[in-house]
Amino acid sequence: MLTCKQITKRYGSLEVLKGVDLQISKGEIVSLVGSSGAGKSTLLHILGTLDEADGGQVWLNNVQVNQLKGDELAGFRNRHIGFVFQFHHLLPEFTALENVCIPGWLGTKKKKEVEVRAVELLKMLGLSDRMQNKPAELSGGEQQRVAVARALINNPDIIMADEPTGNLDSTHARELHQLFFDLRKQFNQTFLIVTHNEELAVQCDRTVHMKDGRIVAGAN
Ligand SMILES: Nc1ncnc2c1ncn2[C@@H]1O[C@H](COP(=O)(O)OP(=O)(O)OP(=O)(O)O)[C@@H](O)[C@H]1O
Repeated sequence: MLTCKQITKRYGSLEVLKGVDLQISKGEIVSLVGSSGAGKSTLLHILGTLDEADGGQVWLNNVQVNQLKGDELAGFRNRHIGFVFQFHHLLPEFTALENVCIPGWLGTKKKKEVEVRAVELLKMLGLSDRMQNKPAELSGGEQQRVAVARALINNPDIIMADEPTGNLDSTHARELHQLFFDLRKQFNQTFLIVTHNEELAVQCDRTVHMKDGRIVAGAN
């Protein structure tokens, strides 16, 4: 479903990715691990089309995403890829419900249709009572669940998460991990998760290990 071939990336004289090949199948939950500076976030950003590689190819289903540009790329990303970051990046002036709706409103779907799905998702994630609250009024775990609902609003092919539980205590981290597995069970949702959390990494279907800009285990 997601395939990348020979991805390279450098920052000045620093070669951050040295020819990365990776394949992920529909419904898989894959963790990406490795020491600090190994290139995990850089790879995730390139696979998520948030950053451009210097060389190589990224395919999502049958689309070569590294060839898309401008509005076409932004639209593709919004429809097909969901993101969850360590610091959720929710918009502080909007309610939880509005934050979840925004990526849906940017697409072509009707406003009401997006709201109905957002309410459904927030209910499913146990946030029925928190929909009208703004992010600052929510706990860290609740904020992260809103970010997951937002990532799901357009029914993406894959959710890419960068240290999603890095800012949570162990109880909330476990809850969020469980949520990922529940979403896979219910929707066959695919995940690629950069994490330093070993407990999460071992629960995943596969762990991809990076070292010095290369994948050293678990590429397919
Ligand atoms: N925009 C940038 N400009 C220059 N160097 C960068 C940039 N982004 C990342 N790097 C460097 O590239 C290397 C890989 O960074 P990356 O964030 O991908 O590592 P990581 O494996 O995700 O590490 P961590 O676990 O600490 O988040 C690091 O040495 C980092 O300093």
